Amino acid sequence: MSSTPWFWIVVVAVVVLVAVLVAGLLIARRRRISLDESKAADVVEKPKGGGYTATGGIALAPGGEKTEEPEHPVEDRPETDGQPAVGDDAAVPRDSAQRTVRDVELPEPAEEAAPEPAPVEEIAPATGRLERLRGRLGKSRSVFGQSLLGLLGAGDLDEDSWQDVEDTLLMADLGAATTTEIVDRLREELKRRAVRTSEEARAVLQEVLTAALSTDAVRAVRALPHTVDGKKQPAVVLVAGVNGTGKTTTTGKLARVLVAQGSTVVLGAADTFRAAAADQLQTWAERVGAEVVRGKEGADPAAVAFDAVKRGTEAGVDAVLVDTAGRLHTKTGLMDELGKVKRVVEKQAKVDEVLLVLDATTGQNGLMQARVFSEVIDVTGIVLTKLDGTAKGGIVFQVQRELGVPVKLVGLGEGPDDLAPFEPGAFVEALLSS
Ligand SMILES: Nc1nc2c(ncn2[C@@H]2O[C@H](COP(=O)(O)OP(=O)(O)OP(=O)(O)O)[C@@H](O)[C@H]2O)c(=O)[nH]1
Repeated sequence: MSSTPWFWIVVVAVVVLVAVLVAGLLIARRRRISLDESKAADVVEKPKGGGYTATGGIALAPGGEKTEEPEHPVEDRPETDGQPAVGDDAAVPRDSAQRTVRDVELPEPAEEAAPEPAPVEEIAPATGRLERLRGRLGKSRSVFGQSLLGLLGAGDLDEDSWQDVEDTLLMADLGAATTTEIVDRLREELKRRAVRTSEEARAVLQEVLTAALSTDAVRAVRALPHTVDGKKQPAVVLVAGVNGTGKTTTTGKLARVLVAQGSTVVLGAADTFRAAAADQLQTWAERVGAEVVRGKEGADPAAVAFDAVKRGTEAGVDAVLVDTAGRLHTKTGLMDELGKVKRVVEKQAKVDEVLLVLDATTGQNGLMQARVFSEVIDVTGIVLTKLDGTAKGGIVFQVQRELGVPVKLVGLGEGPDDLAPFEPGAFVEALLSS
């Protein structure tokens, strides 16, 4: 029986050994990493929130401080070709520090080269211009030349025919008073001379119309210098009129005429109401080599006019032409402004000529404007523009008669030399030419 205890000791030892082996196997099995993803996915519960698991808190940085440039930016490493390299972020994280704006010195713009002075143009001679431009009166010519001559050349006229003559003259804008006067004279002369042929009728018509345009007033534009107290004083010419009638154009054209005749000219851009008017005048001046005095946009026109006359006097030029602002005559204040321009200019020099520019195409309206202008300022001469674009050339007769002021110049086109001196005989001749 002495072997029995050893038997039990061996049995217990075997049992303990087996138990330890089994326990070790179980623990080892639990710790093994599964490489089977599908099985693992089955086991891991899907996180809430679309699968995003935050790994840390929000990165914060102190505000208001300049962020330092990265020490080794990508662009410094040619081998990366600007592509993200190992250790770089593929994209800049949204919450990374932003670059601040840096002031960068820009190169000074290259100094603009001064514009080349425009070459001075050749100017067509002023003499004989009306004859040369007679074709421009085409529209008015058909009224006088064809309609009137057609009626008068037909021999003895009955009352209906005389009524037609009257209507034709009225439609050409001669106005009631001038029309009546002309028809009466025509009747008288045709009867007295016992006119039978169309040639004779033409001669009478020419005579009567020319007489209606004649005046004792001087038609010459006072634009030549004179002497005051032994000193040369330039002629001062103010050019006035409603916007768009052709004031600036006329001032430029007149400057050309004067320069062509050997005069020196300063132009005053006193139309400060419309900025482009000063530029326009400057262009005209450059074309003839004249000087322009201009103010800032919205400057006092009287001050600009004053400066222009001052400059002209100092420079000893022959004429100063001042292009004034052409606001609507209905605006009393603006018309007062024109009166002021004249008064201010006259503090240093007499105004020799006030030319009122009227647009022939506006007919009766132009006449109304003329009346208001002549109340504000002493108009000494009329410039009738755009006679090339109207059949109402008869406005010349009416304007002169109504205002008692001679038409001195006529505009017959937009060209630089399309300004002609007004001569009644040549004008009527042009109207009646076929
Ligand atoms: N057909 C024709 N057009 C003319 C004549 N005179 C001027 N014009 C045109 O009329 C327009 C107005 O002329 P401007 O000289 O600018 O008129 P303005 O009176 O100075 O006008 P503001 O500067 O606005 O006061 C321009 O297009 C000129 O070319 C003319 O005799 N015949």
